[in-house]
Amino acid sequence: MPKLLPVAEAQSRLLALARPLPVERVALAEAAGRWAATDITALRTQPYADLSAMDGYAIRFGDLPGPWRVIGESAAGRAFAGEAGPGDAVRIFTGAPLPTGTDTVLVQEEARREGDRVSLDGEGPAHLGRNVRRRGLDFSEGDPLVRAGDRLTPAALALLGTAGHGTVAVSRKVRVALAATGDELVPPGAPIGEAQLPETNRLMLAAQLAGLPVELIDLGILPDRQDALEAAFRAVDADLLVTSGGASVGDHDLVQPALKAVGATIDFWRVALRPGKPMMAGRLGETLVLGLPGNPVSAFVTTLLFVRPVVAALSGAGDPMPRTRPAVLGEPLPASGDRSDYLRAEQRDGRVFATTIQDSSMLRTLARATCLIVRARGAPPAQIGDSVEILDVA
Ligand SMILES: Nc1nc2c(c(=O)[nH]1)N[C@H]1C(S)=C(S)[C@@H](COP(=O)(O)OP(=O)(O)OC[C@H]3O[C@@H](n4cnc5c(N)ncnc54)[C@H](O)[C@@H]3O)O[C@H]1N2
Ligand code: MOO
Repeated sequence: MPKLLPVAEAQSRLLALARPLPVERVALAEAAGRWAATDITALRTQPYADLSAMDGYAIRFGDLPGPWRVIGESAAGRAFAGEAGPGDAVRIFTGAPLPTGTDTVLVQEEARREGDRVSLDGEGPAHLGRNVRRRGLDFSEGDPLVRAGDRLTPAALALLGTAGHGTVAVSRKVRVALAATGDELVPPGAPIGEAQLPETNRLMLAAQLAGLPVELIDLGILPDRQDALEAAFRAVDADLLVTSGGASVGDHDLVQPALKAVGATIDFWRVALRPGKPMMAGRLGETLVLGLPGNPVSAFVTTLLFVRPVVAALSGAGDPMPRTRPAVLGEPLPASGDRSDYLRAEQRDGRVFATTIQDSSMLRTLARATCLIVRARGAPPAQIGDSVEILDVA
């Protein structure tokens, strides 16, 4: 059997196949979870002027301890038009511009108002400029805010909107065709014979892709017949084709033969990974193809390690790979073998515990897992308290 490809090498070979898709301009509200296609700078300065951070009275710091004469009001969207002189105060609200001649805000909890007179009732502002947000505190026009390849998080979208943008350039959504293969499979909830199995990889994968910029194309459940697979593959119109099942070496594992028959090139097959070894990557014309193993846990893990990163790369992500983070082991682990292990695990009381049985068909333990413990090929046994790398499954 050919040597198994190390996971990191398989991932970088796959990402090398994935060029970002053409760019489109969309409204900010359509851009959540996508990646910026260009560097973006601020079109305006924020705040546009010195603004009050509190409700109270705009004063001159030098006039402390007061009292003051209230000469008007400044509210957000309705600035005070006049100018404040010595001894003058302007009633002011959060977000309102500081009137000319004032430099500090006395919060209303420390002020006593009687008619047009206001006096200090507390300690008062500790320094000049207290409770004032200076013009440009957040950013100034022309400041770089987002770089090409950055994720458009909820906060990044709010930042761009505040910076004067209504739209953003992003790669168009990735059209992902999903196919399950297997004569034994029936849709979940459908009447089922004893030798049949509910088909759940497509719905699990679709849920794992939620939050990514994808348009799913459902190719349904394909039978273990090469002619049927070929017909389905020939008709695919997608950026990415993801199949599950039929990836191994059995007589009914026909995905690769069918792909080859319709002209696909196979870039790699079989990765030093448990679960997920029979994972395959290739290209069918303009369509990237990922053949995932049918075992549900193998399909889940290869989706985390390959499908999601490739969707991110096609979407223009600067950093498409999932990040591991350290955790403290709550029980010993044996040495790992010739494949990297991705062990279903739970975090409890600040420690991480691997599930006892790691069979790649078992969904109950997968559903309980909060993370996967990543164990490199050939890793020595690990002890309680050792630091291990984990990958969040959500
Ligand atoms: N002689 C060998 N046999 C196997 C090897 C090997 O190297 N030599 N590798 C094993 C490994 S590792 C894996 S993983 C599996 C995966 O193989 P396939 O991709 O061909 O998977 P299938 O045989 O199609 O299915 C495996 C299992 O999963 C069930 N299944 C399939 N699709 C779905 C679905 N969409 N939803 C729910 N369940 C699904 C299927 O009924 C099987 O029980 O091969 C090993 N064998
Ligand atoms: O690699 Mo398979 O996915 O071990 O069961």
